[in-house]
Amino acid sequence: MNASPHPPAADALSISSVTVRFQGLAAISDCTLSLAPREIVGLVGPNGAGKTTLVNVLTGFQKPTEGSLHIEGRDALGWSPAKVRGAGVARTFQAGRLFGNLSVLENAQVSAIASGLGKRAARVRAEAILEEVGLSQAHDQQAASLPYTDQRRLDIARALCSQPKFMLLDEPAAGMSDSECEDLMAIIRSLPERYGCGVLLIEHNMHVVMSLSDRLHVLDGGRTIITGLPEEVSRHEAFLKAYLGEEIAA
Ligand SMILES: Nc1ncnc2c1ncn2[C@@H]1O[C@H](COP(=O)(O)OP(=O)(O)OP(=O)(O)O)[C@@H](O)[C@H]1O
Repeated sequence: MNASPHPPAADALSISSVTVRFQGLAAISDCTLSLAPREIVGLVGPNGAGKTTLVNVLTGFQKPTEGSLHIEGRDALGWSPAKVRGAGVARTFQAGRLFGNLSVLENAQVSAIASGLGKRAARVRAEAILEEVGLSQAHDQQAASLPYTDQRRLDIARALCSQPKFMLLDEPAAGMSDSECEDLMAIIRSLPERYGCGVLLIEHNMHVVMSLSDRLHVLDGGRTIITGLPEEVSRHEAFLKAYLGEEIAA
């Protein structure tokens, strides 16, 4: 196992020298990444680059073949997804995992209760967050009947209801129109200041990720090829090469 040259930051979510192999093939190779509170890090790369696998490692869904995972300085390698969630790491999913038969309010409330709030406090929190993401008019609507983009908002609201320290958003803008993207970007931009959490943003829409991210982490073929400020990374030859042939939203 590779040793980390630096001790893990006491306030960050971090992985160090992580490799994940599936049947001998490396989906992630020797990857090191850290997410501090109140920062937005964009995780980008072409299809199959290993972004979801990396998020699975950060959330306890995938145990790495090699490397380490730390949450606020605590060794979290081998923790269950539930334990990682309990430590303040929330995620949204590409496909969304709502309780389709429950109402919008119930979906948000369940998440707040699961994070340890009592029923009444959970309702107060759920109502406040639904208002902030623009879903207060839809409280009583069945989650499954919401338009797709509202389901994505509800997914974010649910993650927020668990009072996370770190939010991992998996392609939140997928399938959204330009104006829906702008609304979503305002929500994501507010997360560090409003909720004090760090955000890892996986996103194919380059306008969204370039506009929102403090830093970018670029993966290709499971390896980190560049990290840095968005304006630096976007000029980097390796970044342009990784995206050659990819559809990049202007
Ligand atoms: N459970 C698994 N078993 C075997 N191979 C897997 C598994 N999960 C992912 N892979 C492989 O690992 C590589 C990285 O996949 P991953 O889904 O992490 O990429 P990604 O960057 O999230 O892609 P996309 O942008 O298309 O979602 C791919 O080659 C994929 O086929």
